[in-house]
Amino acid sequence: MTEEAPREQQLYVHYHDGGVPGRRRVLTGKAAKQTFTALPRIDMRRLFSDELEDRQELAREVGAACRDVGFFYAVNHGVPEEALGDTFDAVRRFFELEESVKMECHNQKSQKFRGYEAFLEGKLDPSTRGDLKEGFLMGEDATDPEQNRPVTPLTVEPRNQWPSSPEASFFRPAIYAYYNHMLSFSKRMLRIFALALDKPEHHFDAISTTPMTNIRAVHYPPQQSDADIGIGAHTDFCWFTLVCQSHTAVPALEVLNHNGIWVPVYPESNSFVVNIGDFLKLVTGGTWQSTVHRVRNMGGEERYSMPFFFSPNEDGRVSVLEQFRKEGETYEEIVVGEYFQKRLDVDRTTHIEGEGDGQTKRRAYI
Ligand SMILES: O=C(O)CCC(=O)C(=O)O
Ligand SMILES: [Fe+2]
Repeated sequence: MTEEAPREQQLYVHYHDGGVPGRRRVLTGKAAKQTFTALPRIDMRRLFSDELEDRQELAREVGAACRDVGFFYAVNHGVPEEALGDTFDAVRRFFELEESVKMECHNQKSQKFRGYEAFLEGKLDPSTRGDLKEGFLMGEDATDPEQNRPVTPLTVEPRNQWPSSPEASFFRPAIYAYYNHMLSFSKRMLRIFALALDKPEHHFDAISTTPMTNIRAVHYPPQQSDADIGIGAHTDFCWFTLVCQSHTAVPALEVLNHNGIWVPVYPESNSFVVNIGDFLKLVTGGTWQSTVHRVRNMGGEERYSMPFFFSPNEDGRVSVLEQFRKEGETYEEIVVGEYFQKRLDVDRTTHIEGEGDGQTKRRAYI
């Protein structure tokens, strides 16, 4: 009996879900449930087919993956391999710039948390010294002419922060080239999700006309210690995320299955990792998984990734779809932008509100 407490603690995996701490019991032996031990791999060629039947067949595979895993590999996605390679090159070059150049656009100067995040500033897992990563976040911004978005009272203020040094001038066009590819892929993908939910293909289009979108370019240096974490365990707050990851021999991205076991996501060149975010979980009443994931970069190589987060319109309202409602229950509508800002605020406050001295952090992480 006296041993119970410490043992119990070891038997749970802790994470951030919907911005609040959660935990999952580790189940082994007879207690273990039937759950995934690898990610499904889905051929996306049918996304571009003119035949509805092909798209429906794809939707059935996608729907099963969303229900059982919440993650899958998308192969043959149609985005040219060189375009992805060029973006990785630009991202690598950006992170190699002097700290002072990157700090010009430090995210603590931004209401929407856009721009550069230095090493150890993120801290999703409070038991660590902070995320062993540096990142750059951009997103929807009607004042960036590249986006061609309508300026409304809600969107009149600039949101993105770009580095201003001439040495970094290659970065913005490279990120926008990638952004455009990912945005058009995502709009098609959303229709497949609608089909997978037995809705007409265009069901979600009306609340995704001016979607909230983010790219987070991330650099994870190799970890020296198992006590560190690249990004702490969390779920994503979006419709869905597309992750392009650089090739490392040892997988770094890990996905939590129902038994509380971390399943490695092996890098596969020219594929996206697709994962369900909170809004698709919400509209399906939790039938689809917004699966917990984290990054540990233990293989001794530098790692880069470029998640693209695709969300509904900021003023869109989402609620549980009719077919997932239970009789007698009441269901609220949530305003997408409000939920999003709440999650962002949690991220902001879990970031070390330091003096913004990236130099010290960089020295400190080694
Ligand atoms: O780097 C990755 O593979 C995933 C990053 C991630 O989970 C995130 O930025 O939300
Ligand atoms: Fe994530």
